[in-house]
Amino acid sequence: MTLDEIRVQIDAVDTQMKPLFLKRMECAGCVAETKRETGGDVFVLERELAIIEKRAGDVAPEVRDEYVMFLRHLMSVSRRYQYGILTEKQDRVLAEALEAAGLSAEKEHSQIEIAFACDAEASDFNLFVNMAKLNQISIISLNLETEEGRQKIRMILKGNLKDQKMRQLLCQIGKEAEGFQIVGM
Ligand SMILES: C=C(O[C@@H]1C=C(C(=O)O)C=C[C@H]1O)C(=O)O
Repeated sequence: MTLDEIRVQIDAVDTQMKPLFLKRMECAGCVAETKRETGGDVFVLERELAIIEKRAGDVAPEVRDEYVMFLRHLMSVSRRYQYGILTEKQDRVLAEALEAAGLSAEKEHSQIEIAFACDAEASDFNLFVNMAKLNQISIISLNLETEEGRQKIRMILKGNLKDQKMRQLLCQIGKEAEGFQIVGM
């Protein structure tokens, strides 16, 4: 097969996947509305691990890692979408972090310094870096120290707390990492 012919196949696959992806996001939106009613967490690790185990088990070893990564990213994007819908969760996470830091969202700022911790083995830190990129937020500086199996991270992000993408990113980190703090602005 020529490169062009293979690309025709890839285009056909993308055409088939698009409505399925949109349907999955629509379902995630319904899940978010249900969680709004019940107050449930957006991130349900056991459910995600069960999905990965169920789906990836029979995938050929040559592409299994790629498929697991695909699922993990798909689910983190689905969570991001849910945080975007649940604006009251964003407000709560950010208001609490600002209050703990003695800061006000009204303060003039163009960057935000945050701190949080992740389990080193699960390395969810990688997902947050990826999420910053997907939210079009630049990481200006980054410090990571690993101590007793935990990654302690400090980073300065370019942007403003009133920006929707920044709020979604910080809400996701705030809800999914440990000890999220806004250190300064
Ligand atoms: C969709 C849900 O929310 C999150 C996203 C998931 C997904 O995209 O499959 C699975 C579990 C949750 O972490 C859910 O709780 O079912």
